[in-house]
Amino acid sequence: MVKLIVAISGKRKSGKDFVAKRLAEKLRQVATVHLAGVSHSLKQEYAQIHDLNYDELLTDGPEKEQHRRDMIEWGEQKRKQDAGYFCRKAVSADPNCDICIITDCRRTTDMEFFKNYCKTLAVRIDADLEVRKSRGYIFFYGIDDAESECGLDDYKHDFVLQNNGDDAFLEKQMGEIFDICKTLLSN
Ligand SMILES: Nc1ncnc2c1ncn2[C@@H]1O[C@H](COP(=O)(O)OP(=O)(O)O)[C@@H](O)[C@H]1O
Ligand SMILES: C[C@@](O)(CCOP(=O)(O)OP(=O)(O)O)CC(=O)O
Repeated sequence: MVKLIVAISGKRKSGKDFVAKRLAEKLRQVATVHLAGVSHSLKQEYAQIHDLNYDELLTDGPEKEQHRRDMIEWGEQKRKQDAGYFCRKAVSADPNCDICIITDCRRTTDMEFFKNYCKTLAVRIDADLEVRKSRGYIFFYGIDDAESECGLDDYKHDFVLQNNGDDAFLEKQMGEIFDICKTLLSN
């Protein structure tokens, strides 16, 4: 049974995947860690239905952006029937790990699901607009002003991490999260 979930949210190109991978490496010193995404099973099912390459949808390549709008819409339909559908699949992928890091929470229902499932640390990744732009971010109407990107803007996360490219500061903040996780695991 998963003992702790680290539920990460953040805007496009804030560095959610980058931070999640680094955090996983760090936490693997003290626990078994599984990296999962709410969008993984969504992309998998969507790819199957539309005969697309799932691995390609997982990358930062053009295919994800070409299909984003439609994937969001398809996902919304699924969530209307069952708000926890994709979250459940994400935590079930490796049910025996100590820590499950979820790389892409977007909606309050995602956070509610994880907080109800087990001990959860909600982490927000923040990066300045200019920094996100330098990483390839471009604003799209209907995506960047919609729930998929804004649903957790006002959510009270347990930890807010600044990811503007200062590596020493990033490591310091990772160290703080690492300590919090260790404490949560031992309680
Ligand atoms: N602290 C950082 N230092 C260097 N590169 C970073 C950092 N954070 C993010 N990046 C890079 O920025 C890009 C977007 O990061 P990513 O984690 O994919 O963002 P998101 O998952 O939030 O859309 C990737 O190419 C990633 O390697
Ligand atoms: C349809 C999505 O699940 C696609 C998410 O894909 P990623 O999590 O890879 O996206 P970014 O990190 O923002 O680039 C969004 C949703 O609203 O469910």
